Amino acid sequence: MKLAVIPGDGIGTEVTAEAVKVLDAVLPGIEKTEFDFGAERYLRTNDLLTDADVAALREHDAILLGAIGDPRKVAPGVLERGLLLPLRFALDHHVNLRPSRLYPGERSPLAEPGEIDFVVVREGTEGLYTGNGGAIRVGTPHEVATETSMNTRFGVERVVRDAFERAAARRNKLTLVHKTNVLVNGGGLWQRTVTEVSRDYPGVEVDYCHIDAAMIYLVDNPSRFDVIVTDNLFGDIITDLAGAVTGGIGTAASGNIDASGTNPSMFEPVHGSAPDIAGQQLADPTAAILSAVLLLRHLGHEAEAVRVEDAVESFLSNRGEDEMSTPEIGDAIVAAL
Ligand SMILES: NC(=O)C1=CN([C@@H]2O[C@H](COP(=O)(O)OP(=O)(O)OC[C@H]3O[C@@H](n4cnc5c(N)ncnc54)[C@H](O)[C@@H]3O)[C@@H](O)[C@H]2O)C=CC1
Ligand SMILES: CC(C)CC(=O)C(=O)O
Ligand SMILES: [Mg+2]
Repeated sequence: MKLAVIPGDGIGTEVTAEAVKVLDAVLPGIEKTEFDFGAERYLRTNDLLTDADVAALREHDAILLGAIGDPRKVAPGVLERGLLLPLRFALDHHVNLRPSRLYPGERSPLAEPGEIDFVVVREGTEGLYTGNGGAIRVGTPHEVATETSMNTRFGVERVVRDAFERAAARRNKLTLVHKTNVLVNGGGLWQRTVTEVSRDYPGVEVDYCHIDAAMIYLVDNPSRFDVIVTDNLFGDIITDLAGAVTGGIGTAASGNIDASGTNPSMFEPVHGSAPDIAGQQLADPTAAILSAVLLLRHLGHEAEAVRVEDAVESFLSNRGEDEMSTPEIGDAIVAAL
């Protein structure tokens, strides 16, 4: 396997080291190339994401990423809009896959969490994140700022089909989350697409929630969800809350997938670079390690994926109350393999 590794910024470097440690333990011989994308390189060279970077990444089977963005060093938005999102767009990562599961032994802040096991299929290349919009008269009392959500039939349909496939392979329930009562243009396209594609999946029950109500259900009754399909912004927000109710953001994994298989897919924790705890080895690397599980599974290494997932589960069930450092958690998971 040829693996591109982008540790990135803040705790991205700390948690990625642990995910690599686990990958090396379970699948010896992985050929790794490290890419130094992020704040430091940007400050040194002014490079965000170059054509040569994208070409080099395309030479790999998959990408493991930590986190991009560091507001302590670079203004908010520069690296996110100039590097992280262009990476996802250039490699056509249209399926942003974010599973949420409350593993046995994990602590949820919910009093009665019940069984939580759902997958968010977030559209990854469109919506409000494409950079459509602008600002005029900036800094004056007459400033006007716009961001426009871009939704194409092509983009919506391919991710909706992917979500139906996943629902058909799971518990046969798909929930569209949107805000069709207000966002009538994009929402209308999403709703019609789900209704039309559902005809090809008669065994899948289709549900709909407005985004605001979905936040209630995620806390009150998360078991109602199996597969959630939604746009780029809503999916971003839902999955931080989903992480928080399933043992913490430090355990939430994700995959940015080009389902056509043309480009390498990229696996990363749901969380960001956490500047508040960076540099102290306090971050939980479980999300990065579970992202490596998604990577292994995506590349067909199912046995290795199961081994790591079992090791994580065993670690979570047996961990005590003591605080553990980032490498201590990585080592404990390697030991549990
Ligand atoms: N995919 C990516 O590369 C992402 C990048 N970001 C960027 O990261 C930077 C920081 O963003 P924030 O809004 O602070 O979100 P964040 O996810 O980095 O942190 C939010 C909170 O969660 C905690 N946290 C995050 N990961 C943790 C872990 N593994 N273990 C324990 N605690 C953890 C942090 O300490 C913080 O209190 C920003 O520049 C943002 O744009 C944010 C989200 C995703
Ligand atoms: C910084 C954002 C563009 C990324 C993010 O928060 C996410 O993908 O979850
Ligand atoms: Mg996010």
